[in-house]
Amino acid sequence: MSEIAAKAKRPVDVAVGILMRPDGDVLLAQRPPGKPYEGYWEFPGGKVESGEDILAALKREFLEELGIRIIDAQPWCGVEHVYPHAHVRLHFFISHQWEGEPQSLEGQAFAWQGQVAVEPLLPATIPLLSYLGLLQDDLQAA
Ligand SMILES: Nc1nc2c([nH]c(=O)n2[C@@H]2O[C@H](COP(=O)(O)OP(=O)(O)OP(=O)(O)O)[C@@H](O)[C@H]2O)c(=O)[nH]1
Repeated sequence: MSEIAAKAKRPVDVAVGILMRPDGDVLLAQRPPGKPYEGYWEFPGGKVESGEDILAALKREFLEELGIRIIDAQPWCGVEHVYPHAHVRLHFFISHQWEGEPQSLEGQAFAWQGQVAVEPLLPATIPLLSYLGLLQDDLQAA
C-alpha cells in the first residue's frame, strides 16, 4: 500500500475554532514556517491527541498557539478532506466566549476579518466561508 493510501485509511481528527466577535469578525491565523502548507491561512486549531476530547483539544491548541482561553464553544460542522500529506477530519466549533487577546506564540500572523479576504486559505476550509457569511449576517441582523 502506498504511503498516501495508508494515510487516507486513517483520518486524523483536527479541532478547529472560529472565534466570532459580537460584530461578526472572525480570527484567522497563518500557518508558520515548517508546517505543511506554510503561509496558508486557517482557523486556529490542531490535531486531537489520542484519547483526548475534541473540545479539550481545541482549548489546548488555542492556549498553546495564541494564549487564548476558550470558555465555551459550540460544534458547528465537520469536513473530511484528503491532502497529499494527510487525510483530515476537521471538527469546526464556533466560540463567542473566550478570555485574552491573541498572541503570536508560534511566530504566526493573525487577523480579524469580517469578510474573510486573507489568501491563500487552506483548501478544505474555503467551502465553509459562504456558510460562515450567513452566520455573520444573522449576528449583525440580531
Ligand atoms: N487548524 C486548522 N487546520 C486545518 C484547517 N483546514 C485544514 O484543512 N486543516 C488541516 O488540518 C491539519 C491540522 O494539523 P496541524 O499540523 O495544524 O496540527 P498541529 O497544530 O497539531 O500540528 P503539529 O503536528 O505541528 O503539532 C492540517 O493537515 C491542515 O492542513 C483549518 O481551517 N484550521
